[in-house]
Amino acid sequence: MKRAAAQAALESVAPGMRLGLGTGSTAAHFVDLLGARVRDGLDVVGVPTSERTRLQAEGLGIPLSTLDETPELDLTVDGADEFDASLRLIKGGGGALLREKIVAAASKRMFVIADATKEVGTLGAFPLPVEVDRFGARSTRLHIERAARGLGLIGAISQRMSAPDAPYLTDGGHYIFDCAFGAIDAPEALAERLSTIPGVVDHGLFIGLATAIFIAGATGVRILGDVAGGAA
Ligand SMILES: O=C(CO)[C@H](O)[C@H](O)COP(=O)(O)O
Repeated sequence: MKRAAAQAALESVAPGMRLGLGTGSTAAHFVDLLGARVRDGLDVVGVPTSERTRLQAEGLGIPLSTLDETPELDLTVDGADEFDASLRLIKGGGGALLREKIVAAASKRMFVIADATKEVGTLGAFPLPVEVDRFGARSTRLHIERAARGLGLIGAISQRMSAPDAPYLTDGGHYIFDCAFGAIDAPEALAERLSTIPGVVDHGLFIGLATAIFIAGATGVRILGDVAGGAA
């Protein structure tokens, strides 16, 4: 199903496009399919959202760039951990949320590709990843707790680990706290509060970024949002 969603999104890719390349198992299908099109002569340039994706795309011979060289992109295609009917997302399960958000924000359009299990009525069943600077991380965590409590959100905040004694580090060298707040009734308010905390580098709430979501289910691929929206 992930591949079906990726295939459907690929149909909007045209020669000459500057593409943001997402991270995760669903995005990896898109990169893989794009690689095959590039092998057949499609001329595009990709900006990867993680070192993992960069290595994959490089291996497939997809021409790559950076946001410093190519600061404006036509389309980003990425996965998500959760999405709702308003095209709001939780991302960061794969640890790439900061670069994913920067790349999505640099793009005219953002397509999310997902299987139907990622669709929720209310965001928050998936613990919200929050990327924090290593300096003062315990203190930052207290601020996150307080900010969430102010919105009635109480839940376990756990530091993501790579191994029992090794904290997970993002490509940018930051920690991730996974915040199991449960249902987030006011994602905009939470996003705003988290963004004002010194030490929070970014959070996994993507609001107002996705323009279309390709949802693969047993009966085919359904599209939420507007595939052409923002293309001009
Ligand atoms: O946000 C992400 C990485 O930071 C991924 O897009 C998200 O975790 C979905 O991954 P998958 O397609 O493997 O389910």
